[in-house]
Amino acid sequence: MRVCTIGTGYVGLVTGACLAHIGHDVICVDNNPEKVELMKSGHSPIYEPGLSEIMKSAMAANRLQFTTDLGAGIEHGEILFIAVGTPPLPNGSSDTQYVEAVAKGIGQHLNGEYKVIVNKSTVPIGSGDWVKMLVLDGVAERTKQPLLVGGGDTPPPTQLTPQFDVVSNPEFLREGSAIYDTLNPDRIVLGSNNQQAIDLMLKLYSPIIDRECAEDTSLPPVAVLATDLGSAEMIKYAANAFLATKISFINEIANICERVGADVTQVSKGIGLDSRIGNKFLNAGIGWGGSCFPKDLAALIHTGADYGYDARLLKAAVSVNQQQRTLVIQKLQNSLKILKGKTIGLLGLTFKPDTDDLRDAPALDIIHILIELGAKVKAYDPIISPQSSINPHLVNVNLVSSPQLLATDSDALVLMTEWSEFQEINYQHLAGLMRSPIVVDCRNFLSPTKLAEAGFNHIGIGC
Ligand SMILES: NC(=O)C1=CN([C@@H]2O[C@H](COP(=O)(O)OP(=O)(O)OC[C@H]3O[C@@H](n4cnc5c(N)ncnc54)[C@H](O)[C@@H]3O)[C@@H](O)[C@H]2O)C=CC1
Ligand SMILES: O=C(O)[C@H]1O[C@H](OP(=O)(O)OP(=O)(O)OC[C@H]2O[C@@H](n3ccc(=O)[nH]c3=O)[C@H](O)[C@@H]2O)[C@H](O)[C@@H](O)[C@@H]1O
Repeated sequence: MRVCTIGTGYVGLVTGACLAHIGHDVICVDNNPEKVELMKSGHSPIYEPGLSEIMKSAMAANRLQFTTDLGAGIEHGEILFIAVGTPPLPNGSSDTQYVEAVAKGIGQHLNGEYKVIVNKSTVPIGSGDWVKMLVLDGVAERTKQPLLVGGGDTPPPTQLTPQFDVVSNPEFLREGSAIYDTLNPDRIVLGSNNQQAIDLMLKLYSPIIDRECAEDTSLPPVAVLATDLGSAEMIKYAANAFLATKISFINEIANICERVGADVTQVSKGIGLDSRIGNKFLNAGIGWGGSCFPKDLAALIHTGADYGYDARLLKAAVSVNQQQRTLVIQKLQNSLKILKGKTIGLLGLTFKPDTDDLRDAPALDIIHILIELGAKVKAYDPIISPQSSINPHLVNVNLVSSPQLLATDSDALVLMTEWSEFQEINYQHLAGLMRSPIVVDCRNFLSPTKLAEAGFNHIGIGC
């Protein structure tokens, strides 16, 4: 099928590349010309394991192209994905200006062919109908003519009538495993009031639904939920809110564990064995970050307030998370007392491993607080190179190129991100380089026994 994805970030580029990988003919559109030039040369602008490889093979097969020309993308696609960002506004609501620009742009370029417009971006409930309205506004701006509204249920169109339907198809991929998640999803959610649009989406995803591209092809087909637009939009927010609340829950338990002398890693294991609870998203630590959980919870709380509802549980999940981020400062103060003049080395900066994404990474908050308290901050991250100090959050950070350089003359290390290579470090050597061999392990990632043997004072979370 002919597909156009608009926005080539973590979602749009991965979606476009994966759809090309399973045999579709894809054009990816982005309004950032540097990004587009980079992708045209076969390079991914983001670090996502496996992405460059599938981009290159799909490009070699002539199934994946990149352009800044929205009109060309819309002309090409029978299915048009909107995958632009929806960052938070200061009041917590979602900034939908990029979706708005794209929806109007689509309207300005629609031809007579029936198109399915897919909201892949995470958008406030009600956005499906809003996008439809904006597309029609775009058409009206172009034609300056009164419109007949097209669509699967409507009477046969005249040649100039825009023919389209809007589908909400929320994205559940995780950064760091985005390719795997896209090709092997737990479920596909399709929100629309039009069967023709749903059928086209089912055809688009059929190789994924039928597990043709899964490593284990004997698995049952992927679950598909076809539902109304608003419920599909709410499923996205509810899923992220549930996962974030689950993490805040275990962090709250961790904080009680510390006080009573229990070990939260054992408690997680013990409760996770109950199949009603499950063992995932029960790792206590520094709390959740990244480009989605914080903004999506804020947006859902804001939506509740818009409709006169005080989302107390969600607010509590956010509040536990905010407090969790500062725990590490208390732990450092307990060990080092005054932080002014001390050098703290951060192992990892990104909000999780296997990504280069720094958006709302807990490390950025910690850097800010440490610098306010007069400490010097050094950092080593496998994917963030020392040249990245142009990132405004990192201007006062001494980015180094190895864990050894990080440890040298540091008063304490703080493990912020659980990059697997951090388990391979020779900690005995590191201990010898430090002023005081202390490590605050914000992910309970390192073996306390191994670290103690290496001469470290290992401080975990909730144990
Ligand atoms: N990052 C993630 O893991 C996930 C993100 N989402 C949602 O997907 C959406 C996109 O997120 P990301 O991919 O992380 O965003 P991103 O910020 O990485 O990428 C957005 C892209 O859209 C482009 N863009 C902006 N305006 C444009 C326009 N008018 N025309 C063409 N391109 C335009 C930007 O240049 C950028 O390349 C958001 O709503 C997010 O909440 C959903 C699931 C996972
Ligand atoms: O909407 C989105 O953008 C995506 O948000 C999350 O994916 P992502 O943010 O990439 O990463 P996660 O693996 O969910 O981790 C989020 C945060 O929670 C933290 N986390 C995760 C799991 C855990 O047990 N403990 C914990 O602290 C991570 O360190 C990270 O900071 C969801 O898992 C995806 O399903 C969703 O599509």
